[in-house]
Amino acid sequence: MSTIVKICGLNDRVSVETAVAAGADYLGFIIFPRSPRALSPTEAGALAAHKGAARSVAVLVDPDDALLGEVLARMAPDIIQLHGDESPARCLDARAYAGEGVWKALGVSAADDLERATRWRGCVDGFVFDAKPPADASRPGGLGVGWDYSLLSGFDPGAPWLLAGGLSVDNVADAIAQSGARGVDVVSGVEARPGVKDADKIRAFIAAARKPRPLAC
Ligand SMILES: O=C(O)c1ccccc1NCC(=O)[C@H](O)[C@H](O)COP(=O)(O)O
Repeated sequence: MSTIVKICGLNDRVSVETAVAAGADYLGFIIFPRSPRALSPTEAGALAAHKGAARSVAVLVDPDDALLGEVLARMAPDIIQLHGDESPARCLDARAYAGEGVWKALGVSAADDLERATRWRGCVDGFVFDAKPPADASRPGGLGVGWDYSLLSGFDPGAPWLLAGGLSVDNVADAIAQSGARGVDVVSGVEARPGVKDADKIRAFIAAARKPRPLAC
């Protein structure tokens, strides 16, 4: 089965069209002012209109109801990805604002962090397991930091999940092999510099994530 790929932090039309043409399954749009890829709900909606067969993901950090309502009105995302400190109950609330569901992003640096994920079981439609950001980070994601992906091997959080954090064309195949991920999510690894996507890197990343791997004995 083909690896599911989310290209995230898209903020210009050429990059959206490149990701769609290369076969990305999900396109992520960051609606968080402190990100170098930040968009307004209106800007995200204008880009998401070019999603083709892909699905749009609004990435939000502890949004209030007013912002969720604005995102629904201006963008109508297929998926809402919550990347802050949202509780399971808050994730359930957010489902009313997404066409297909809500994903919870969780930072992982040790096995305990994965056990925490069971709190969200039944309240979300998917997970994004990402690097745990340092306490003084200006944003909770899109930092290009890798982690011990093998912590995920054999782990079942009770919903589909994506692997994220420090992925690039150079390590995505190994990261999939170590973690058993069926899907991957990338921001920094497909950029020329923070906030500027690189079309060649987008294409190469998707190809590398989907390159056939030999069967394990
Ligand atoms: O990318 C950002 O700037 C960002 C800001 C605030 C919340 C989330 C953000 N990114 C979300 C993602 O899903 C990224 O794909 C994930 O953190 C991995 O990023 P990277 O290590 O740079 O590939």
